[in-house]
Amino acid sequence: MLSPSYSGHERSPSPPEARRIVVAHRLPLRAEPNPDAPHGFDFSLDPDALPFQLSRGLPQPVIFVGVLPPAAADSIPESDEISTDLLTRFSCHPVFLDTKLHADFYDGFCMWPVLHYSVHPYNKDLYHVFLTANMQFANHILDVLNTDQDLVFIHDYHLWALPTLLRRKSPHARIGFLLHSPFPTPEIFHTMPVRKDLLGSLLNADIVGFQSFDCACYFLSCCARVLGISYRTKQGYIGIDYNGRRVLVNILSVGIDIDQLHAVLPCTRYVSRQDVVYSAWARSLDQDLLRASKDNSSMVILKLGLAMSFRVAALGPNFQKLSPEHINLAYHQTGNRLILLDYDGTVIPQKLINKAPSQEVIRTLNELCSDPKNTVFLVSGRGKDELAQWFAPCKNLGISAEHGYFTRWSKDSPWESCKLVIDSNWKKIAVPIMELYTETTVGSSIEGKETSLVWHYEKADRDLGPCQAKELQSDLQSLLANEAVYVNRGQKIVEVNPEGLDKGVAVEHLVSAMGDRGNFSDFILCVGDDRSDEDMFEATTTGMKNRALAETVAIFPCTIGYKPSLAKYYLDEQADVLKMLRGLTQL
Ligand SMILES: O=P(O)(O)OC[C@H]1O[C@H](O[C@H]2O[C@H](CO)[C@@H](O)[C@H](O)[C@H]2O)[C@H](O)[C@@H](O)[C@@H]1O
Repeated sequence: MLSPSYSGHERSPSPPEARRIVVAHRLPLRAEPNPDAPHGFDFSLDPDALPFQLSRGLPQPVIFVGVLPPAAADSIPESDEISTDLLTRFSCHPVFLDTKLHADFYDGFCMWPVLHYSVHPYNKDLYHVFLTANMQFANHILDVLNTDQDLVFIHDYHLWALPTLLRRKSPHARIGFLLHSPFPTPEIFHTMPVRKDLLGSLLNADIVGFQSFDCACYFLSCCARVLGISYRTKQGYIGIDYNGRRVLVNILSVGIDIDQLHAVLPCTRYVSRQDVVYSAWARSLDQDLLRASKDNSSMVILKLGLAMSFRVAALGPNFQKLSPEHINLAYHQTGNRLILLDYDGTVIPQKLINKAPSQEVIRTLNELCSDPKNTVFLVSGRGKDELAQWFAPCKNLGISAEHGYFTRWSKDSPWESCKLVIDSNWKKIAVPIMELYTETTVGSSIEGKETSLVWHYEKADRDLGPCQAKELQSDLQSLLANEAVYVNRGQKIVEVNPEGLDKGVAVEHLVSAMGDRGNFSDFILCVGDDRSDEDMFEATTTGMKNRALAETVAIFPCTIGYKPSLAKYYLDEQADVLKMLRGLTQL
């Protein structure tokens, strides 16, 4: 059970102007020795420095954080005077590192080799030096970080640990991390003993940018293999749902500054124009970070883990236990109700050996369906035939099977299939790899549904099953990267589903079909327990494109357990679901 330790409501009434804080190893400054100058150097802005170039499209004010140019860094001691001077004149906030610490940090625990496929033995002491230096950067950023409104852009692998170190102190900070080096294959990344902490740090950012699609894919594979987390693509964005926060993964190739190239080359006839220039790059990154951090920063934050394993879980600001009084009142005040129920883990316990519904479940659902004011649907990932057989005694129950691909409004109505054109060619890639894992994992099996493929490991060895599942998930994600499918981890399953088919789309379809019949719901209860149900919660709260609902509608998206979720409500355990449903039908 998680316990809240930070509230997301503590916001100033009129937030000050958001600033952009650009953090890189070195400040974009030039330093010319001059014994007569106040600190022994004449400083000027270095327009060629990458952090400066990459901030050119950002809205002002921009503040740079980093160490001084080499000669100045070695001879100017830390003082308020120099910090204030550089901040005032150049918007640069210097980080002062002890010379030895600086050298050990920069050349010691250097991620450059591993990022370029050269594996070096891990040195624990140098890792601590790396963390100490990153911590000093974090402290300097916190000196200038005004509010949760400020956007922090962290450049490159020297500062890899910064997202975790910053988030520990400032849980709502808006953080973008940009890797300008390649990200290696999972096999190479796996050689780093601190791989979990390093991945976790990137996931503590709101947006992680890579130079190429390949690098992003390797990162996503590592997330699956090391942490067991999947990604989804939606509206052109790749998102990872991590402990209730959404982390965007971007491909942000830095282009060539064509104007600068024209200026230095006599003839640029043969140079084709790169896709992005720096200013456009920065503008697009800024927009993406604003978008990515918008939802995350309004969440109630729960702090989890210590030191570099620190991470935050996020709960919606209004996440609350669903009280019987609250839902009963809304239920009895409304006359056109839509009740959407997931099956496994919601209507029946996850751990049952026999997954068929009990008599009590059938009775409760029949009781709900007997009220003409109710439209009751099971929304499940299971196949239609199994559900139809189990729920044969429920004449008026609607069933949405295979994540909404098949819909049946009652026992006597025909199955309708959704209009999505499904290309199943990806199965030719996915089946052999699933078969390989089935051969090497005793007790595992493959389930082929009309639209999707599922690898089950419920009956496999308790420890081996989850490890194999992570590996399989990662392999499937890599191999199917160019197919219109997504890979999900569910309860003891790894499932591949076609893009555009999820329980959120299923719910939208039901609501709009009811609207077409002039049936506008004024009450929606939607209960589920796992990842696939989050799409339903999202659709009922924010995502409904076709809001064919009554003008005033009481919406109750409800998950099971106190955990990060897009649902607004939770019930403590599965057994509470039937109790709550029975309570609704009792006057
Ligand atoms: O959407 P749901 O109603 O939660 O259904 C999700 C999956 O249910 C089934 O898998 C579950 O039951 C299996 C035994 O029947 C068990 O081995 C597995 O661990 C459970 O997750 C179904 O087989 C899947 O296709 C559904 O996606």
